[in-house]
Amino acid sequence: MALLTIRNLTVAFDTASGPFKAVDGLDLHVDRGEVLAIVGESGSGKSVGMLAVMGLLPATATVTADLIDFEGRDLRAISAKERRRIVGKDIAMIFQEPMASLNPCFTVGYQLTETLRVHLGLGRRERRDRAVELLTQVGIPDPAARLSSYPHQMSGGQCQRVMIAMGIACNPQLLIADEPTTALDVTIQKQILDLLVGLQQSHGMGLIMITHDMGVVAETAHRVVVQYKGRKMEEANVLDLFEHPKNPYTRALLSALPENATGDRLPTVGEVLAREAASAGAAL
Ligand SMILES: Nc1ncnc2c1ncn2[C@@H]1O[C@H](COP(=O)(O)OP(=O)(O)OP(=O)(O)O)[C@@H](O)[C@H]1O
Repeated sequence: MALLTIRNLTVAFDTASGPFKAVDGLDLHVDRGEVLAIVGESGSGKSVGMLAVMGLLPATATVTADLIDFEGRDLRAISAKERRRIVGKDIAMIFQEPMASLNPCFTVGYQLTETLRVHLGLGRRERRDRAVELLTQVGIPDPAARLSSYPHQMSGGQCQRVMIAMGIACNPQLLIADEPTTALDVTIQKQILDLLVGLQQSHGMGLIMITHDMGVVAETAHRVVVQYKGRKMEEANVLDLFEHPKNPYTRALLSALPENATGDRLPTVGEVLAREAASAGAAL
């Protein structure tokens, strides 16, 4: 059985100009030990879909679904209190901007040990030991000393490592990483991706990697869902997707990769889609 199964998920926001559907009838599943990439350009509803699963959307969002099943429990049917027990513990999420996701007013150690206190009820000594162990696992040098650092005293890459440590603190079954490397320097991006995939393998977690970057998909994913304007355009294992993309939008995303550039400028996804539509029209 899949770890997470979503059927017909729709998220609509109340806006001044009327309801806006950010996610429209999304189906997906992820298994234990699997890396699923959700790829699509900015605004395609990747984050909103996963925030709906986590129950973290504002009150202006209306979420409907036929099923949101996590390990045999339908998240739609459980109380807010039960959901809070699952979210942050069994399902954890890490975000794009580590500096903005960490609280600047508290030390790294406090933020890590709070997660352990709230979700696992560990005592003071155990929390500290576990926090040092977690910082070691994510490759922070001198972890015991780092517990008393504030986020602004660390680099962006180190803050993202701390966020990852917080994400895996309670040994989640499923980790959702929302553009985890977008805000980082290119040289650090690869290290963070390797760290995430290494932890996913050693913990046997399911990992959902949200990204707009086909390079990240190629580096990390087993299976891929391509999303556009809130809808799933295509779903395939990663090799099939790169070798035989079926949907024009997927082909457009792949054409925008640097290695597929034909001129001195990369085509935009919109330009590739327009070219495809024109040549389809010419063939009729
Ligand atoms: N609270 C909100 N109220 C109204 N619209 C929202 C809200 N949150 C997100 N949206 C809209 O929903 C759409 C999907 O946003 P989402 O953040 O899921 O996109 P995304 O594919 O993850 O892209 P990005 O990587 O840029 O975040 C966007 O058009 C966004 O403006």
